[in-house]
Amino acid sequence: MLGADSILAEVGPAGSDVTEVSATAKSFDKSPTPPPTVLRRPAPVVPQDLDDAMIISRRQGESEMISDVIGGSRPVLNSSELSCLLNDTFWREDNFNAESCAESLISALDTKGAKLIADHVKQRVQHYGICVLGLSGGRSPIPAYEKLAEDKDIDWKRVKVFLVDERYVVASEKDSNQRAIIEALISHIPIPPENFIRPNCDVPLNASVSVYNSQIRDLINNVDSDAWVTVMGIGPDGHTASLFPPYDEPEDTLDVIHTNTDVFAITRRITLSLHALEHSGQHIFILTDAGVLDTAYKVDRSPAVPLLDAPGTVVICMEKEK
Ligand SMILES: O=C(O)[C@H](O)[C@@H](O)[C@H](O)[C@H](O)COP(=O)(O)O
Repeated sequence: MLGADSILAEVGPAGSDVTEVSATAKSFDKSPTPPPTVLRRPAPVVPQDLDDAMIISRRQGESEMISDVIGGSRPVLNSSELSCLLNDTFWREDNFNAESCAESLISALDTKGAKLIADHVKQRVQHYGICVLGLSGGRSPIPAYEKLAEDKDIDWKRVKVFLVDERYVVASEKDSNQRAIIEALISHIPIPPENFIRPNCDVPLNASVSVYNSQIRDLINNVDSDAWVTVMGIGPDGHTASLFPPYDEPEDTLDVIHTNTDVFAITRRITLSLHALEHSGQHIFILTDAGVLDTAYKVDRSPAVPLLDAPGTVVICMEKEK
């Protein structure tokens, strides 16, 4: 059994925030472009409030309790992530509370995600007077958006928020990405309505794609890449945004396109194309299922890979460094 000291040595100082995950953030001075960043797996998550409970135990009973708790609150977590958690999760054998332990771990990830987004947005606003912030849907980033809404230091008048992709359902449906993002973030922040740019799914699909394409084109034409920050996710099949592998982008593709999937419930999607996503100078991936990283690199032509490999990309998820 490892002692608390050796565990701390392995994971960093007590009280540290979730360990910074990967790539170097792009600098804002105009120094030469840094070399392509090698994606590194994030180091273990060590929630601050568990620092005093770092006695390790790996009894099967506790594993199942954590699995139940995490599985209940965040169903995307899989067994690979769970085993990472168990390897890096510490508790007092006589006073173990699986629920608060799991919640702290998850909360640390969400806080880290929110802080990263907030820091990048503030930097852009400060340096460029504007930030274009792309937000993905899906489940993983939503709690980070909720925490982002609590940050009172962001000048939202200077931020243009757009949707990376949308499921083609009316905005009142539970599967709507814009509904989730409005509920988690937009309805809680002082952002002018015209600064929230998203597809209108109440009109025919082609019309929706066409209008959204013009809006995104307008942003691309008018706002420098360096002022863009885009939050991404990766699906269990290695897709990102609503670009599904194997993905080849035709050269003449527009900035916003319509895609189809037969893997997921909502089949019709509206999404930024890869080249439009590549316009963003900064990508932040928020993943609760670390296994999707492996999937993205293994599947044939995952559109996530060029963005993961882009200079400055940051990935946060609960996975130990290998
Ligand atoms: O509309 C969507 O579903 C997304 O924008 C999509 O690209 C998402 O980011 C991934 O599927 C990951 O989803 P989870 O966060 O739910 O794992």
